[in-house]
Amino acid sequence: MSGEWVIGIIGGSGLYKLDALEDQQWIEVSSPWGTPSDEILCGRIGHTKVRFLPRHGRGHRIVPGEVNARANIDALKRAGCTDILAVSAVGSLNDDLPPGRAVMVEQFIDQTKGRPASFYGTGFVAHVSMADPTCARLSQWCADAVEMAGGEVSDGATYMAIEGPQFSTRAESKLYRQWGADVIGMTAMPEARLAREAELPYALMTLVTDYDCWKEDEEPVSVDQVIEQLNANSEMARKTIEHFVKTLPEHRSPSPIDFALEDSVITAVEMHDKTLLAKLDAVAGRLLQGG
Ligand SMILES: CSC[C@H]1O[C@H](OP(=O)(O)O)[C@H](O)[C@@H]1O
Ligand SMILES: Nc1ncnc2[nH]cnc12
Repeated sequence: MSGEWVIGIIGGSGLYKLDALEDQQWIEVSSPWGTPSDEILCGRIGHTKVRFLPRHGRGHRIVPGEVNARANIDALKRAGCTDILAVSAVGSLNDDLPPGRAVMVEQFIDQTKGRPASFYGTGFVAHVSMADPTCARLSQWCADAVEMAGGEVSDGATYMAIEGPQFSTRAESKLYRQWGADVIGMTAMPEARLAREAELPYALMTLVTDYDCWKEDEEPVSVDQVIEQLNANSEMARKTIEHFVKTLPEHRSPSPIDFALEDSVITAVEMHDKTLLAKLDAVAGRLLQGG
């Protein structure tokens, strides 16, 4: 069984629109999980439908801890997305990952605090596997696209998610290196968890903008430094997205992540909470409609 791709792109710092989208239109998508970061820019690249959402909203209004990741993922699912490619600015915790490098994330360490991190709860308890939180095939195709765009790419990285909005202390930065993290940011969690709960394959392309503050011979990270590096990389990031979409296989073959909820729900059917079920109509739609 194969189908059509509908690619959701979540734009991070510095990526608030996507000029490459043809027939583009900002469309409001409402969600029972609250207000998404912005309207969704709907259009296509070649024959493929693309749905773009700026994570912090146009004009970068929203602080990392207040990004409504549940509403964002739910809205992208309602907009028909089959897969998500997220883009993020990150600090490097690894000498081998200099500013300017694109880094594909494979694993996460999550130190965010108090952000709603699940669609499920009392009355519909689900435990999805997060052992392999990113989609290997999307990550590989995106890495190939970075090279087509003339960029340098590394893969297999571990992303350290911090609460922010402050950058880390030097002691924290050094500790995260000892934990084996390669890059650091404030936004990809719980976004990646929620994408998995919504049965949406998720890949994360990060762009290194700084060395955080662990490196003795570098100035500690600042917003100016992040913006300057993002400006230097923005053309490569935009071209990467275009190549990524244009070089997807013509037909989408199913991914195991499309069925992430299978065998994950533990609540007895007669105990299901009707109010919660109504809010899950998009993210758990396949399961609830017996698909
Ligand atoms: C502007 S520096 C800190 C800011 O940049 C990253 O955002 P995103 O992941 O959306 O590109 C980082 O996580 C912080 O939110
Ligand atoms: N050093 C850093 N820490 C957290 N988020 C970031 N985004 C870009 N650089 C960062």
